[in-house]
Amino acid sequence: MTTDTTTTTADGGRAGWGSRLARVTAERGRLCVGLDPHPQVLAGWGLDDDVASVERCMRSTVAALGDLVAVFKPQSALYERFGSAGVAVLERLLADIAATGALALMDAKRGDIGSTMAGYAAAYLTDGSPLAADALTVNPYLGLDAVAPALDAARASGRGVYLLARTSNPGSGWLQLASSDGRTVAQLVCDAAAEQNAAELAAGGGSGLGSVGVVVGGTHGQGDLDLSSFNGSVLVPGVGAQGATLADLARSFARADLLLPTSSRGVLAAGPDAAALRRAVTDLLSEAGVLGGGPAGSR
Ligand SMILES: O=C(O)c1cc(=O)[nH]c(=O)n1[C@@H]1O[C@H](COP(=O)(O)O)[C@@H](O)[C@H]1O
Repeated sequence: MTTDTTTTTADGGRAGWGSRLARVTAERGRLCVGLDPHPQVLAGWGLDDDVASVERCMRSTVAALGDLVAVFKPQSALYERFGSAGVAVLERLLADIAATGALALMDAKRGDIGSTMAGYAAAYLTDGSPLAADALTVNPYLGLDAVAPALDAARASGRGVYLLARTSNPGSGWLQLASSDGRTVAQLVCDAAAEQNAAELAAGGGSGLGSVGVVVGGTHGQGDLDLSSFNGSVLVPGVGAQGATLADLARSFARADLLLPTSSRGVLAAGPDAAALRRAVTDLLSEAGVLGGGPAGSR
């Protein structure tokens, strides 16, 4: 029997995030669906803004889409607003996602000094934690020493981290396009992620993508970012409700093969009808054919 190196390592451990992501996106297409239970989303489903409705809306979305979607991205804040009851929903949702074979990218945008970051890594990137996901969004603006515990925990357990580089909000350039040494802050983040990935891939003798991704908003596109030698996944929010289209991304990014586009409200607005949710996703997956890779074009 051969070992499937895309999901497990030779010693039976979990393969790295890059391999795991490559496998599921090759099977299902390169799309992430955000699980953001905003009050407006719940209202559109005819639901009240309470924790029982959050559970119903989000778990039925995963039930409807679990065999189609490569990655689900729950947005933590929208569960945390209901306190421990909301966090309990998030825990059950993570279990649902795992059961579908999709990957869970927790969008919590954590960032703190290293000793505290170790706590976040224990919460989100460690086997056995009730909130463990397959990857986590991380704010790198406290410095690389602060991010290190998350990177170490991710690499040790076949998980990923996504560093915020160029966020999709209109004002992100204030900090992220500031220059240092002739490179923008966003570029520094991408270059630091690339260095981490190069070291990881060299140590593992592997090719493909490393465990450290970056976030680049589709509302801005690639702009002046140089991703020509980037070796990680690029999460691209902003598709749908914030106005970006997959065709925009294909035009704007030279390395469309790295992109993991994500849409939350744009997909959820199709609910609660399961068939309509599936149509919204299959439409996006067909559009994702312009990015290449995966079975997207054939859907
Ligand atoms: O890290 C993210 O996911 C993220 C980064 C960013 O730059 N912009 C951004 O919109 N996001 C998240 O992506 C999701 C976008 O939601 P929609 O605009 O409804 O598709 C939200 O959960 C945001 O928090």
